[in-house]
Amino acid sequence: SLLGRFYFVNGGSRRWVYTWIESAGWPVLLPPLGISYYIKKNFCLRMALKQAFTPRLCLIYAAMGCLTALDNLLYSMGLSYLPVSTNSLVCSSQLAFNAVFAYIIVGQKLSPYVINSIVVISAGTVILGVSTENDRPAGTSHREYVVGVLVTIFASAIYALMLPLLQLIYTKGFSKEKSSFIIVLEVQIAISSVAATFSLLGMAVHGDFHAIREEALFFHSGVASYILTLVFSAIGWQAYFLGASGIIFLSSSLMSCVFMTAMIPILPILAVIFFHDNFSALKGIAMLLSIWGFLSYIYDGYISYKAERKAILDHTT
Ligand SMILES: Nc1ncnc2[nH]cnc12
Repeated sequence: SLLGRFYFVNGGSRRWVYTWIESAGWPVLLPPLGISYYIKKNFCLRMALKQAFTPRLCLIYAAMGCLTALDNLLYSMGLSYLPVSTNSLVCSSQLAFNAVFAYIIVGQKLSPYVINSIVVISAGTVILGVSTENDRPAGTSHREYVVGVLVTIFASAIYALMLPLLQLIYTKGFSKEKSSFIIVLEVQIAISSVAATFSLLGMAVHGDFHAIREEALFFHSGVASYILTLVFSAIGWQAYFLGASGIIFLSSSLMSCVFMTAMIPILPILAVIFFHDNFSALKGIAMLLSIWGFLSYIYDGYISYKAERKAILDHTT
C-alpha cells in the first residue's frame, strides 16, 4: 500500500499499470515452485500438473483471475484518491464482509471471541477514519474522495469473497493426498497470470504502454525510483498474497483476513514516517483496539485447541 501510494503521490497516474503490478510479480514464485517439485520425494511432474490443471480448475482460475484484476483495479483507484490511512480504514471492512462470506461459503463458525475480534478491529479502523477525515489529499476533489471510498469498499467486498472461494478450491479442488503447500503456489501462479494478462489488456486499451515512458521520465523522484517502486510493489504484492493464501491453506480464510486487518493500523505509523502524516491519539486507540481484536482471535484458537484436546483425551480414557 505504501509503495502504491508513493507511486500515485510522485506523479504516477496510470491505474491499469498499478492494477497490473499487483499481479505481475507471479514469475518470482516459479523458482520456489520448481524447488518444491524437486525436493518432494516420489514426485511426478506430469501427474502434479494433471491434477492442478484439470479443465474444471482452469475455468475456476480464469474466473478468479478476472475477479482479481477487477478487485486490483478498484483497489488502485482507491489508492490513487485516498491517503494511506483512510484507504486502510475502508479496507478493514473486508473483515466484516469476509465473516459473512466465509459463513455462507465454507460454513465458518463464528464464536463470541471471533465476533468480538471482528467488532473490535472494525471499530478501531472506523476510529482511524474519524481521525483522518480532514486529511483529504491536496488536488483531490470531494467527489473523487467519495468515489475513492466507494471503490475501496467494493474492492474489500470482492477480496473478502475471494478468500473463502480460495479455501474452497484448496479443500474441494484437490485430493486429500495431494494436499501440500505446492497447491498454494500453483493456484496463485495460475490466478495471478490470468489477472496479469487481463490487466495488460486494460493497459493496451488505455494506451498505457505509450504513456508509461513519459510517466517514468516525469516521475518526481526519477526514472530509477519509478522502476524500483513498481518492481518492489510487484514482488511485495506476491509475498503478501502468498502469505494470505498460506494462512487460508493452513487455517481458514477468516484467520487470514483477521491477520491482514490486524496489520492495517500499523500503516498510519509507517505513513507518519514515510509520508509525514500526523499521528493522533485516536490513531493510537485504533491500534490498541486492533491488537485487542487480534488477541481475541488468537484466544479463540487456544480455547478451541484445549476443547479438542480434552475431547480426544476423554475419548481415549
Ligand atoms: N487488490 C487488493 N490488494 C490489497 N488489498 C486489498 N483489499 C481489497 N482489495 C485489495
